[in-house]
Amino acid sequence: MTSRIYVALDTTDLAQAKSIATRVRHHVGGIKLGLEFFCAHGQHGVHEMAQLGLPIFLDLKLHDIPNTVAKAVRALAPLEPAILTVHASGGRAMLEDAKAAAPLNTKVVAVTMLTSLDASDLTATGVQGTPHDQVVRLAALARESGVDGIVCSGAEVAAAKAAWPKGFFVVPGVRPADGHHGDQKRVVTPRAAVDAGASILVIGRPITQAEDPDAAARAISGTL
Ligand SMILES: O=C(O)c1cc(=O)[nH]c(=O)n1[C@@H]1O[C@H](COP(=O)(O)O)[C@@H](O)[C@H]1O
Repeated sequence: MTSRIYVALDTTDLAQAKSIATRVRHHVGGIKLGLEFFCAHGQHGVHEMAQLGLPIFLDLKLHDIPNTVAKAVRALAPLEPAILTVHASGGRAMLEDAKAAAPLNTKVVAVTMLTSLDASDLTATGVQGTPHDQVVRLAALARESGVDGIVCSGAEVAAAKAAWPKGFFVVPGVRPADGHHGDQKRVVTPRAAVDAGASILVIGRPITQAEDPDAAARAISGTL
């Protein structure tokens, strides 16, 4: 079975991104390129990485008025990413228009509440309720708007999936039991995320910052 792990290559160094992807390729199902990589290397960099033959998850977390997001998605269409992110809080029209503008084979997934935030951060942004409430609310909005799934933490994925059995659930903020959390606040282990219903896991630093990224990816795969 294809690995559920997408390795997050958060670097501005193209050679390093290629080197890590090449080393871990047999233990991951795809590679995730995000803002750091894309701001440095743009579409050219994505093309270069696509040559490795792994599915590409383009994580740009688009969030703007519907017209702007739809046009940005259309501008990205030649890259034909397997997965593309937008922010759920952009609202229903933005989500509908992003999905309509995306290539047929691209899964558009809506980021609900960043895994770097906790309950007090949510309150500070003026949102009522718990992280769980917020994720379930935004998951319903995403489902109604016709996108393919959501991004949430492993703590909410079971509830979100219960309400949307056919949804595609991306879980970042994943750490091995003894892993360093860094800036992530809503964290679960890879195994717990899969058991709770994650379709794929996004894992960056536990693999990319390891002394031996290949061994780290293999060890995490072994727990799934
Ligand atoms: O959309 C994402 O991928 C994402 C959403 C989220 O809520 N939290 C989150 O950490 N991410 C991304 O997942 C990756 C996590 O990286 P590590 O914390 O190094 O494993 C980063 O590339 C983040 O941009």
